[in-house]
Amino acid sequence: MKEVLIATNNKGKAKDFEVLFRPLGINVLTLQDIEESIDVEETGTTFVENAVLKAETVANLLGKVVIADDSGLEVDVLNGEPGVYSARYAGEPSDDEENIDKLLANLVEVPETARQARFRCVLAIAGPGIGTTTYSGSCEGIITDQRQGTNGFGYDPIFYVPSRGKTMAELSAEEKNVISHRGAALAQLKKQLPEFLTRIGEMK
Ligand SMILES: O=P(O)(O)OP(=O)(O)OP(=O)(O)OC[C@H]1O[C@@H](n2cnc3c(O)ncnc32)[C@H](O)[C@@H]1O
Ligand SMILES: [Mg+2]
Repeated sequence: MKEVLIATNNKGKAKDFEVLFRPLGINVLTLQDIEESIDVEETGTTFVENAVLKAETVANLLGKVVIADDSGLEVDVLNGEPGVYSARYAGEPSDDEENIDKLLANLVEVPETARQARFRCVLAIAGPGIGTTTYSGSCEGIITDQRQGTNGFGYDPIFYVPSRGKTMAELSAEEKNVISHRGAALAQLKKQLPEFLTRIGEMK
């Protein structure tokens, strides 16, 4: 079976990728599955910069093709915050529950009509002989005033998707991937996948 290494330490993302790659017959590994302990410092100020940084650092360290994901939530009334700082919004180490509490507190006076937001995802694929390419996707939604649902990760319980009448955390992993920022970015990457698959196949 083919395998692809996703340069992430986030288990929630890993699950999204497993569901996305399963139909292609590709097994997903993450940084948690390898012997080396790798944690790339995210010094970029954009999703593209951080995705490229993570992909190229890990590809260079391991000498193989990897895919990295940098993603986050932009809330319009907060001028796009937390954005690239979504994972560490309430400080480090990252804590999903504290991040949600901080966001809800910052939006406490904001009416439903002004709570528009979007998830963004940039995927970077990098490795020997293929250079680096990025793909992006987004997903529009509204920030709720309380948690609903237990699926997914991160801000999913407070991200309401109008077209589904549910929060991301009330959707199954399969349903989420059809509409998500990550699914949209991966759909772009998949168009070039035949080219990469030969390389990914060499990873075993
Ligand atoms: O850098 P890696 O190791 O991949 O893991 P991370 O969690 O630090 O990932 P990012 O730096 O890309 O930060 C993204 C944060 O944005 C949020 N996020 C991204 N995608 C999400 C999704 O599909 N659902 C909910 N929250 C999401 C979540 O809080 C993530 O921690
Ligand atoms: Mg990170």
